[in-house]
Amino acid sequence: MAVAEQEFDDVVYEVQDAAAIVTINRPERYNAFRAQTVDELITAFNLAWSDRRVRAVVLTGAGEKAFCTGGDVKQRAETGDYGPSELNRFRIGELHKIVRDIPKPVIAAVNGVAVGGGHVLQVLCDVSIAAEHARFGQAGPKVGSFDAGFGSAYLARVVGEKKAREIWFWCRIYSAAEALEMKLVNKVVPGDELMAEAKRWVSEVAALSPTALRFLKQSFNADTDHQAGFSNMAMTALDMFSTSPEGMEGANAFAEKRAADFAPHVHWH
Ligand SMILES: CC(C)(COP(=O)(O)OP(=O)(O)OC[C@H]1O[C@@H](n2cnc3c(N)ncnc32)[C@H](O)[C@@H]1OP(=O)(O)O)[C@@H](O)C(=O)NCCC(=O)NCCSC(=O)c1cc(O)c2ccccc2c1O
Repeated sequence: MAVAEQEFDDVVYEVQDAAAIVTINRPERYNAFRAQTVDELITAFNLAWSDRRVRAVVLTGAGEKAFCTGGDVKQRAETGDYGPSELNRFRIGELHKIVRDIPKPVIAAVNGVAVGGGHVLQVLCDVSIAAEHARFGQAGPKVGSFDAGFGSAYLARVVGEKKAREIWFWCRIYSAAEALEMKLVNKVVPGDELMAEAKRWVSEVAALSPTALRFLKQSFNADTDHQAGFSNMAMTALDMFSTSPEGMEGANAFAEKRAADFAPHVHWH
């Protein structure tokens, strides 16, 4: 069954041969996502799931600067949330789930900076191919946010506990070469070869048994599916934390291009 291709505002969805190419298209915000972007990404992944032509999905960002920089912090500073959405919900947890559950390989083609929730997306893809100039890291604690679901627990499965804690606690930015060394990505290629390389991976996988691949993906996932429970709790916590004075200080500081002052919020019990 061929599924109709669809027009979106924040996402470009195309089917080329066996590949569904899903491009986050907000280059002026370094491909940061707002609630509408997340809705559209979920619809795009559903289209790719149902389309028998599609044997693998390539997730990438528009332009050469950014893959995705996570939540749109300027939107958050303005309205305290990630803006309007189809169902009046910010469905990032559902996006994480469909990237994992779609029974076809998902390839991140990391064409630039992958930071914050954008980095979590590349981590959740089955494999990642990076441009030489791509950069990687988590940013939540800088801007009053965190992903205590797949973003932390699954990252630790990929790079190990020590490295995952370093990545989250220090919010450093890593080069593509460092990402390859810590097994955060599968391959690094020159920027102008990235999409051709990703498409090559799709055409190779398209020759294999789709049912075998489906079972294998579900088998890999089964080992970490319990992390979806943490993810649900983390998203509830984030709903509350991101609008707190501490959370908003992070978002406002980013929008105002100043260092955040979290000192008034040191209070543990
Ligand atoms: C990514 C950077 C390290 C790049 O730095 P660089 O110096 O190369 O570029 P600039 O900083 O000059 O950025 C260029 C241009 O893009 C704008 N921009 C960049 N990122 C964002 C963003 N995330 N939102 C909005 N706009 C962005 C930037 O302002 C510049 O615009 P100008 O008009 O000034 O030219 C660096 O940009 C950076 O650190 N970006 C912020 C990264 C970040 O904090 N991301 C959000 C983390 S929180 C998050 O992702 C998140 C995820 C979830 O799943 C959630 C779930 C539930 C609730 C909350 C969640 C959540 O907060």
